[in-house]
Amino acid sequence: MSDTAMDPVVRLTGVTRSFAQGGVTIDVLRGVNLAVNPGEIVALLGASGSGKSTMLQAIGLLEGGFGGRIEIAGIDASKLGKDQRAAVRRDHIGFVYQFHHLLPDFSAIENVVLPQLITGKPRTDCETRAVELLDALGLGQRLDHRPSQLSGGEQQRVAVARALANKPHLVLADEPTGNLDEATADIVLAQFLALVRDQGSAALVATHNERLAAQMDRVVRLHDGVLA
Ligand SMILES: Nc1ncnc2c1ncn2[C@@H]1O[C@H](COP(=O)(O)OP(=O)(O)OP(=O)(O)O)[C@@H](O)[C@H]1O
Repeated sequence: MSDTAMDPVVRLTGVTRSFAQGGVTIDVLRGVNLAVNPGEIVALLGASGSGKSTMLQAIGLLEGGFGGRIEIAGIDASKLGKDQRAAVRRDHIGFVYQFHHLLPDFSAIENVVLPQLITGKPRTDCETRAVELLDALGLGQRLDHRPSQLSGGEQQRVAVARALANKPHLVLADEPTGNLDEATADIVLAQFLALVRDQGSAALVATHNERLAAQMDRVVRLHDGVLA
């Protein structure tokens, strides 16, 4: 599967994506090249509509329709079927979105335990890991709260814990603090980056915010369908 232990976590080669809408075709990605190394945290900047979310969807193997080559941890995703793509996602990738997408009927701790259970880990280990993460994010007193009983910043912290729960090689974050006020966004981003660095994951973080981007290891910019 993987050639060497030092394969990039993500390698995109000439990735394209077009959308046909109302008789008009928009070429959103026109040949994107990118390599993200293990443990590297990369900010993805670009104007609204430039294709940042589309690029994260490509890397997250969530949808088809992409041209070019997408490799995750040395695995060529274009050769994989739906179930195998899901397995790569489960084994390698964690996601954080602008809106938390937590399961509303489950508590904070349950939301962080569930993605771990899917990997077959014993429940007590999953719970220990969830408590450790939620504690580190300052939510040790909120373990049994459901999302509706948490503030926006707290909900987003639970989403961060959920994304990191399985210690993924790669975290994909799409405007992870985009719906938070500036002060809360700064705190949540700092906690997110510290945890990602601590566990040695790589991350690709889409943002509009140059100031937040400057805190990451490298900045890439999406413009006219290619990265600069
Ligand atoms: N399913 C779709 N069908 C048609 N067009 C789409 C679809 N998804 C995205 N697009 C178009 O692709 C372009 C890029 O969208 P995308 O959401 O990737 O941009 P973005 O950089 O993430 O924007 P923002 O920063 O505003 O979230 C937009 O012009 C959008 O209208």
